[in-house]
This record gives sequence, C-alpha cells and structure tokens, in this order.
Amino acid sequence: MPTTSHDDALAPYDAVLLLSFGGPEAPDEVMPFLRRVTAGRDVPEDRLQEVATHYHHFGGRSPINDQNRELRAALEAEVARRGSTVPVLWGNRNSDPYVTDTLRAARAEGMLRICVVVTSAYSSYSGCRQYREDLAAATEGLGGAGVDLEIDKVRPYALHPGFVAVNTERLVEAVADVPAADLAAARLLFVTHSVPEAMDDTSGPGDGDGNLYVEQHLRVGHLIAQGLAARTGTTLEHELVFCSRSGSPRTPWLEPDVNDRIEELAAEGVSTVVVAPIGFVSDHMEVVNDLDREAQETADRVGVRMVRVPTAGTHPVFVETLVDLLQERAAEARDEVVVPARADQGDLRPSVCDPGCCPNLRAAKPALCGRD
Ligand SMILES: CC1=C(CCC(=O)O)c2cc3nc(cc4[nH]c(cc5[nH]c(cc1n2)c(C)c5CCC(=O)O)c(CCC(=O)O)c4C)C(CCC(=O)O)=C3C
Ligand SMILES: [Fe+2]
Repeated sequence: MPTTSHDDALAPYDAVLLLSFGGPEAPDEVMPFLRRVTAGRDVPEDRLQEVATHYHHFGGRSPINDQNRELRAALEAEVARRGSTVPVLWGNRNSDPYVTDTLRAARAEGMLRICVVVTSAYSSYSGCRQYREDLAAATEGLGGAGVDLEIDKVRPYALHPGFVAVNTERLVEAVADVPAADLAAARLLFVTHSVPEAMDDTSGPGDGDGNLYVEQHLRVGHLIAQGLAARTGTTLEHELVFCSRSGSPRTPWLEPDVNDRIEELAAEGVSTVVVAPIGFVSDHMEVVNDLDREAQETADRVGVRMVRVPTAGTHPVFVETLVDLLQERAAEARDEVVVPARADQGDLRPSVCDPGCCPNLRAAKPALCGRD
C-alpha cells in the first residue's frame, strides 16, 4: 500500500500520471495507430496514407514515446529531489502503455489518488477535454472498480511563467549563432498545431467568447518575444502560424500554414525565419516531419534560412515547472490557499474545468476533472 506521508509536497496523491498522445514504435504499428487516432473523425483515407509516409520516413517509429520515457524519468527525479516519494506513472491515449492499463496497474498497487499532467499546455478540445474524456473512459474501462480512483489534473499551463521561460530560453539559445544583422531582419514564426476553426471558436470556458486556443498562443508568443528583446536587445517581428492541418479539405482549419507563410515572406524579401513550435512540448512527429522536413524543404526551395527552435523537452526549467504545477495542485487538493503562478494578467484556466468548456463538437462524453 502506498503511504504518502502527510508532509510530502505531493500529498494527498499516491501517484502522478504523465498522460500523452502516444505514437507507433514499429512500421506495422503505423496504420493501426492512425486508424485509432482518427476513428469516428472526419479524416479522409488519402490523408491517412500521406501521414503514414511521414512515420515511414522515420522507420515507422515516432519519437514521442521515447521523449515521454525521458520526461517521466526526469519528473520522477525532480519529485524525489524535492523529498517526495510519489512515483510518476505514464499512460497514452493512442498507444501502449494505454492509460487504462496504467491506471489498472496503479489501482492494483493501491494507488487511488492520482494527479495527472498532460503533454499539452493549451486549452482546446484536443489538448484538454479529450484527455479528460480519456481518463473517464479509462476508469469506466476498469468496470465498477474504477469508482474508487480519485483523479485530479493540473491546470492548462501555457501561461505559467515557467512555460514561457523555457520557451524563451530555447529561443535565445537557438538564435545565439545567427549573425546580429541577419537576426535583426529575421521574422519570428510561432508555430502550433492547426485545429478546425470550430474547435478554436469553442475553446475556453463555456460562458466565454471562445478562441482561447489562439489567444493563449498569442499571449505566450508575445511574452517570449518580449523576453528575447530583454535578453538580446533584438526585437523581432513575430506572428502565429500553423502546421499539421488534417481533416476534410472542406472544413476550415486555422491558417496561415507555416509553409505558405515562409513562401510569402520569401517573396517579401525576408531571408531568415526563426520557427518556434511553442504549441508542442517535445520534438515529436509534427516537429521533426512537418517542420524539420517539410517546412525546411519549403525554406530551402525559396532560399530562406530557417532556424528551428527546440521545444521544451526535458529542459530542467520545464521539468521544474511541471513539478511546481503538481505541487500547486496538491496544495489545492489539501484545501490550502493557492496563488497560481501566472505570466500575465489575462484569463487563467483553473485545474477543475468549467462546465461546457472546450466542448466535444461530435458527441457529449463523460469527462473527469471538471464540473460537468
Ligand atoms: C491540438 C492538437 C495537438 C496538440 C496537443 C496535444 O499534444 O495533444 C495534437 C498533438 C498531436 N497529434 C499527433 C498525431 C496526430 N494528430 C492527428 C489528427 C489531429 N490532431 C489534432 C489536434 C492536435 N493534435 C486534430 C484536431 C486532428 C484531427 C483529428 C481529430 O479531430 O482528432 C493525426 C491523424 C492523422 C492526421 O494528421 O491527419 C495524428 C497521427 C501527435 C503524435 C505525434 C507523434 O506521433 O510523434 C501529437 C502529439
Ligand atoms: Fe494531432
């Protein structure tokens, strides 16, 4: 039986769960993975075949699971460094280790109070509520047994000062080698996953104006650009662009696409673009394929120098930030007064989601960690 001592920084939790997307790790896992991801969704077959080729360029192995293995270990080390004995578990939505299996094993060992941190920093159906639905489905999948699990989640963390800080740090490091004159004339493109416009329109609290997905990215980007200016004295013109559009071509998704924008900037005479994928927390397939292969190819073709900024990954500032968020959530669970760390004075999403926030536009489904 786990016995988290009451003075442990992560009490009352028995375990932390790192919850992620998952990915294939061998060529024969690619199509089954893609079919699981897109089951019941409006993604045409030719898009699936195309995405399969992305994975096959990398031997049929996505980097995402190895990155999460490293992040899990780094989180566990940081938790231990802070004197906590709470273990860090890992589970995925779309590939082994499935979150249901992780929770079943945790429960068998008597770990009943679990704090979840997802590998997505922003508010949207795909990045927040869908993980909450995964948790509901996973506990339901444990049958009646699921009911004795108590699962909480840390808040969307894009606007935690540590997330802004780690992305600023990555950017400052990435541009260190760019000659000052080139840098001064460069454009800074913050990149994130495109989503259907309808998903952005409904992101955020149900009684809000929506568009919180884009708003959070704009705020994070603005703060990072300010941080770069403060650190280097260089103010870069910056904007938000999108990658990895999926879905039916008839459905509007967020634009502009990073490739289109690089072409336009080249036509305007821009010679250096700095591409910072702030929408992602590790250099997974969307980054190594859609940016390092495809966007790089576009940049090469139009004669633009492209500098790609690494994502947070296992940078110590990111690992510390996630553990700070876990401690914050634990204090909340102990009914202590918590002042959430924030990077600006804009909207801050809570750890318990509002009713109707970031809705599932296809079908209402049970979701944990919310008031609905
Ligand atoms: C907002 C968002 C994030 C960021 C937040 C988060 O991290 O959760 C994200 C992450 C990821 N998306 C990933 C992979 C895929 N996403 C797909 C499809 C889709 N993504 C969407 C959105 C997002 N996706 C949407 C609206 C769709 C359309 C289908 C649907 O409505 O759900 C498809 C289907 C094929 C295609 O691309 O068409 C794949 C294979 C991987 C794994 C990478 C790897 O293997 O290394 C990761 C981390
Ligand atoms: Fe995706």
